[in-house]
Amino acid sequence: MEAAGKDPSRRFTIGYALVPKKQQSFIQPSLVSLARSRGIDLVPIDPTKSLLSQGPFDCVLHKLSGEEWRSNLDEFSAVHPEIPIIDRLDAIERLHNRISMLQVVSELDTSTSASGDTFGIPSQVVVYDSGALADSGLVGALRFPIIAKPLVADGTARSHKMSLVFTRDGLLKLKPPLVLQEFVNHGGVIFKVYVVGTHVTCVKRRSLPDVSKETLECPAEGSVSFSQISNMTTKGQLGGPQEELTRLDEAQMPPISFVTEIASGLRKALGLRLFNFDMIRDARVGNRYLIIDINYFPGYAKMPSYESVLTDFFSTIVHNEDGQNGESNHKAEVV
Ligand SMILES: O=P(O)(O)O[C@@H]1[C@@H](OP(=O)(O)O)[C@H](OP(=O)(O)O)[C@H](O)[C@H](OP(=O)(O)O)[C@H]1OP(=O)(O)O
Ligand SMILES: Nc1ncnc2c1ncn2[C@@H]1O[C@H](COP(=O)(O)OP(=O)(O)O)[C@@H](O)[C@H]1O
Ligand SMILES: [Mg+2]
Ligand SMILES: [Mg+2]
Repeated sequence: MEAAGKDPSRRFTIGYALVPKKQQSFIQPSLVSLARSRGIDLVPIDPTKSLLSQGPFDCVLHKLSGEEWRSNLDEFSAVHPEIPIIDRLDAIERLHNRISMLQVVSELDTSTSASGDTFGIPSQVVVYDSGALADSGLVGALRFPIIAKPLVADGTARSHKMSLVFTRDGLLKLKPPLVLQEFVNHGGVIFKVYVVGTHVTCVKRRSLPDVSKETLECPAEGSVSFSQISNMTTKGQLGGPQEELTRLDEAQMPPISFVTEIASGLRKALGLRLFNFDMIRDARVGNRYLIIDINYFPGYAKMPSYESVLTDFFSTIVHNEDGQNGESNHKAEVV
């Protein structure tokens, strides 16, 4: 890249490599035109062709994986080490496994925050084969209800298919490899924290309703399956009296300083600039929060003011202003 931001007439090109569905949801005309008005052109990359034969780019933005794509990125970086790639494939791939994804939380300073809030992850075990599901030693360390998640989180529909399990028998029909995680009652509200470089936005979304003592003692079924609950607008089979009681607008947000501290710690520990994480508040311990999911390059178009947040971020990148000590540029918002 050239000398940072000295020539106001200088235009920049950001190439994006996204699957068609993601391209459609993220590359909205409103984003393209705002970026363009700030001197940044967003142009599609053909991932099947060499990056070196396309461009020139001032930055490469992507949400793709696989060995061919890795070689393409490596070849490009070898020739153009000065061009930022958002983000490093190795760092992204850490989020494709639900164990390594949450291991990063233990690398953070989890001491109590100034607000008195604490955070961590739910108790969990990884299961690689069906035999282990009947092993009371392994599973016995967890309390029911249990949420079973595919170990792989690669963005496929299958990787979002979860089961809420109430009984030991309910475990037996599950298909490993998976992560068994304690389901923690949290009042049916999840906090989604979107990170874009140093920008942090926290929003509330509907989540699974709490499981009552009565349901747990006498469940209608050993387990129930669901998928992408926070994107559901209508009630599914998991909706019950508890869900009726969940008033999203009344749910109290976590303190923004607390959320920002976690976001900043995760950004540095993961080496990622575009991600979100899902956080719940433990209904038993009011100021205890649990991180349950981290997603690379999530659905930013659903984030308030996504066009300006992303354009500001692109601008800092192409003007080389996102230095590792970019904390001075820190912005946060709770909506
Ligand atoms: O499609 P959207 O807008 O619902 O975004 C999905 C995210 O929803 P969110 O922004 O957290 O509400 C979604 O987040 P969740 O896993 O649902 O928490 C994922 O990030 C998903 O990507 P992938 O399927 O895991 O690769 C995201 O899907 P892609 O947009 O990457 O296909
Ligand atoms: N340990 C848990 N306790 C309570 N609810 C959970 C837990 N883990 C996940 N959930 C609920 O299940 C949903 C899906 O789980 P998540 O790990 O976020 O998977 P996905 O990657 O498909 O979004 C969450 O948004 C939340 O509503
Ligand atoms: Mg999630
Ligand atoms: Mg996820």
